[in-house]
Amino acid sequence: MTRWIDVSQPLDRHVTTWPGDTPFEATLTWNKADTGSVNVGKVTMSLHTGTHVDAPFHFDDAGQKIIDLDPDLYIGHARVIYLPGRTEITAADLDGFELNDVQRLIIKTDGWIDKSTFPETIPVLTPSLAERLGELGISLIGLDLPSVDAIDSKEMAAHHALAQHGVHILEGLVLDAITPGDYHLNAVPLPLVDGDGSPVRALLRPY
Ligand SMILES: N[C@@H](CC(=O)c1ccccc1NC=O)C(=O)O
Ligand SMILES: [Zn+2]
Ligand SMILES: [Zn+2]
Repeated sequence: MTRWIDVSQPLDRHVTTWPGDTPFEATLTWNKADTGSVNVGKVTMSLHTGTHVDAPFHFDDAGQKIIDLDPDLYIGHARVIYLPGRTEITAADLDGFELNDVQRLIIKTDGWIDKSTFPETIPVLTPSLAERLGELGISLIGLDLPSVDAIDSKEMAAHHALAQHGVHILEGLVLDAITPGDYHLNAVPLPLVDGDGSPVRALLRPY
């Protein structure tokens, strides 16, 4: 019996995509009835679909690609904190939390509850938060949101500020069943050599 809690969005035709981006499609290239031997599937999808990590190359042509990222970023202790009802999440929102021994921080914002529709507005992370995370030595931020910037952002200020302070990004988590506290996280990306992002199976287990 697994103690892991799945905090990923299921990947099927219901998963939402960024406006205008490639829809998710999974089909069988061959099926067992025809081949007599095997079913063989294929998927078409944006790498920023559902629960996924961003590589710095997503917003910086000179940035690291998925294969360059240390898997340890996505495996190990993570703390979940709850910051609902915000339009922005700032450094001041972390006041009162003891985060000195935290390397991976997950923020449950409740800013995207109905995952069957893509949100029009979401809470955004401010550059001040990125700086604070860097000072705390946090190297991964995870969120229940499809982006750390506004949906209509072209500057991608939060993505850039996080990268500048050494903080990597995990987006699209499903945290409905998760209460704040300490967990083991496992959310390793695929070995995509040129990936600007990667879908992940994100799992949490009480620490
Ligand atoms: N920042 C979002 C994705 C994103 O910005 C995006 C994804 C697909 C197509 C366009 C996008 N942004 C365009 O300005 C993410 O990291 O998943
Ligand atoms: Zn992304
Ligand atoms: Zn992103």
